Amino acid sequence: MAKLMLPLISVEFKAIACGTLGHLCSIWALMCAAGAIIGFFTQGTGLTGSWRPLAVAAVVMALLRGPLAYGEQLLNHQMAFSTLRDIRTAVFDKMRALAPAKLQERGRGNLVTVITNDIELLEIFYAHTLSPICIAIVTALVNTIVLVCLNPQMGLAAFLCYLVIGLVLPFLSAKSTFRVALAERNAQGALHSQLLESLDGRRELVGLGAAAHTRDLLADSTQDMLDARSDTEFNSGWNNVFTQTATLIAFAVVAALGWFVALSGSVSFPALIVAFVGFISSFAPLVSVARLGTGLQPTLAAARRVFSLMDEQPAVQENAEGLELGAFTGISAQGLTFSHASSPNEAQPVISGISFDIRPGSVVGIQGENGAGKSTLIDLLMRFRERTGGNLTISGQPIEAVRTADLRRMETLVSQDTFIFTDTLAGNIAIAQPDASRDDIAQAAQQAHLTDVIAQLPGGLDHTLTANGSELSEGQKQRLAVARAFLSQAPFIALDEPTSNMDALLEGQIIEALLESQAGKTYLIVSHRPAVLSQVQQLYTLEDGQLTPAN
Ligand SMILES: Nc1ncnc2c1ncn2[C@@H]1O[C@H](COP(=O)(O)OP(=O)(O)OP(=O)(O)O)[C@@H](O)[C@H]1O
Repeated sequence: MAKLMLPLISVEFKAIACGTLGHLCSIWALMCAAGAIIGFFTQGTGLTGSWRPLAVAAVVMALLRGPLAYGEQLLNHQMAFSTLRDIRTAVFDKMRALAPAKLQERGRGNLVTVITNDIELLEIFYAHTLSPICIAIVTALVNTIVLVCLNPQMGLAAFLCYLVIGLVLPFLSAKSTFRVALAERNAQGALHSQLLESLDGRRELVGLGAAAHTRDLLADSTQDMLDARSDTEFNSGWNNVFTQTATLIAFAVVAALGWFVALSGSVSFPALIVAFVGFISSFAPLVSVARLGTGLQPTLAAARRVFSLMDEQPAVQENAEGLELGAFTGISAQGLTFSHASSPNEAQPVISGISFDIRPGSVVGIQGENGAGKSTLIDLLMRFRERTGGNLTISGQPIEAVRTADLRRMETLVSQDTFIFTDTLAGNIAIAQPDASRDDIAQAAQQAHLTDVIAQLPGGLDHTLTANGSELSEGQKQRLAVARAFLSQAPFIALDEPTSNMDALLEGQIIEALLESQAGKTYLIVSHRPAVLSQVQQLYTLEDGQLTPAN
């Protein structure tokens, strides 16, 4: 965490300087004021000959305290917000690299918690941790020196008080608070995941009569989260009690010691009062540090979750500097093997040493039972997953050696589940071709038989779709996905069950239109539907990890 502050270390130094001077000004202002009051009432018999210079110094330092505190806050927040901006960008980049394979494992609600609440909590570390600690150390040291000059025993006693309240207490409370804070962050992530899942699956839950049970489960998760939060608050409350009590005991010990020292005659009473005022007022920065013992723990727990996402290894390493791809000259696999690392049955790969060639301009079909590995094979060809064995080349180059951006330009996927973004119908079609002309978009929509959908939506192509296209039927969503494929300029298009939600007539028309507009493109179509598979030039069956020609 601290490493991320390095680029702004000069800003942090300025914040620490402002904060330290500000607190010293406030302590010294009070000491000068105490000296001035004593001087005024004793008329020169005491600490000082004249009270006026002390009063002036007290006013000047009190006035300086304001701008210095403002400067400290300004600089600390400048550093915190710049660092949080960089962390957010880094987290989004990481999520892009982890998508889609690794992100599925983490749960959407958990990720939402990481990129919203967890990152937000890091602000406490960057804005309210390092500088209060430095300020507390410097002010404590300066005060110790002042007290040692006055009387070594009092200086030593004050130093021990500073150590106990600023170091020992936060250290003792930190471990248990971190544990409960992490439990709270995890409970919150789990609750968000459950909430999003129950919203996404509301139709199934209501349809299956499981809504009441899900509500109970959500209530349990909410209770778990509230219990975890109350543990954190309980810890934080007790920490405050200990800190306040220890502070009062420290005041009493140093006051009693000072009294005995003054009685012994080695220190005058006015000097003792001024020193004691300085000692009491020096506790403000120290108490902030003592509170960090509990206050910082939720931040550290959030940081653990943010950085565990940052440390996650993507299923595939993006290749930014790899080989450039020229024309598409086909895809070739020899002994291609894949097994899921998380699968209990690693010895039985999903794809087991298969070999095939996809020639440019061909239409290849793959059939196979549920769970045979068809979508997994497409993931390997798209490089969403890394194969565990064999060779896979695109245009004669090993797929992992190719620049990822080039690969994405060359390959388009129409996946089994169509995601509809909050955008117009036209914008949703043009997702893979943002600079497509209006005519091209309208033509792609017509080829995908979306004419009736355009007529039905109030704004036609300009109608804004929301909530993952909730106003479209599953078949209409699939037609939109096929329109994206029509518009795509990529020479290789993989279609994973593109017509599974369409009626037979529409399915036939769409496959016909796809093949008619092929124009040299290469199609890999995964399907269970005989009407679709009868149209392909080369048909393979995927079974028990093996790919065999079926025609
Ligand atoms: N993340 C994962 N971890 C472990 N196993 C997985 C994972 N994802 C998929 N599998 C397993 O891999 C196998 C192949 O899944 P895949 O989705 O490729 O099948 P499919 O042929 O496309 O099925 P369908 O026709 O139902 O779409 C299945 O047995 C599935 O349970």
